[in-house]
Amino acid sequence: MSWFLNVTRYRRKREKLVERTAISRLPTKWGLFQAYCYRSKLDGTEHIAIVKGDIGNGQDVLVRVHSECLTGDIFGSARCDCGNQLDLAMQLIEQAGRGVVVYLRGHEGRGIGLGHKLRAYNLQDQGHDTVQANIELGLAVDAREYGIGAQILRDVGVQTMRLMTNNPAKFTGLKGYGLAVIGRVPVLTPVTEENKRYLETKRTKMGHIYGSDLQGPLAPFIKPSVNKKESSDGEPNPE
Ligand SMILES: Nc1nc2c(ncn2[C@@H]2O[C@H](COP(=O)(O)OP(=O)(O)OP(=O)(O)O)[C@@H](O)[C@H]2O)c(=O)[nH]1
Ligand SMILES: [Zn+2]
Repeated sequence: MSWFLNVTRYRRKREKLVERTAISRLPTKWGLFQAYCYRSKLDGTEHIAIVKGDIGNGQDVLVRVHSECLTGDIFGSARCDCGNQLDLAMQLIEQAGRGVVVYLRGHEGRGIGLGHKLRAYNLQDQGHDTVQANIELGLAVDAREYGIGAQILRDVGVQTMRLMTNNPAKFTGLKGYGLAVIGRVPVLTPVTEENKRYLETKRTKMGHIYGSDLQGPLAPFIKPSVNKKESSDGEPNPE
């Protein structure tokens, strides 16, 4: 790892690298939230935290740390599950009456950026999976880091959280910033012809968890009874 990356990692752990620049009321289609804007002192990127309710003592907060996916979150791309996951997170937090979504910009394409992600899509259309495509392009499979996200969570008052994710790497990424992950809430959204290979690759090659009772690839997903509404029902499912 280069000297620069080592120094950056050191600073992320020890210095406050985000500044809160604005807060506003944000009525949404799910309900009323507060929007907190943060600016990274490392590179000037603006991130947003969407906060529901009173975070209070910061214990046991429902949290989603969402990686930017312009194609999925904004344009409804069916190649991935990002847009549906963001919707589900907002819906679950609204139902809980308390929680935070941190939306990390600069995470586009798992950190490789939009142009590279679209190039990777072309390779996927030629038969590569999402991991092979990044490697073929000479890029990291996953270049994201979560220190900025962790600092934002601390700033809005979170101390312990139930993290909405299927990706265990996020647990590790958020450690060491005075935060504790005390449970995981799965974020399962519908499987379609367009996204099933992508989801399967995340499970088999990237260690993402899609339920504990897998009988075969994506088995819990393809049951007709599992849809976005049902997967959000009931109590969160900490592990
Ligand atoms: N390089 C690359 N990035 C992708 C692709 N599809 C989606 N992404 C990006 O992947 C990021 C989301 O990461 P995922 O691995 O899908 O999920 P995750 O955030 O790690 O895990 P969850 O918390 O369970 O959603 C977003 O930044 C997307 O832009 C792809 O085919 N190639
Ligand atoms: Zn996506």
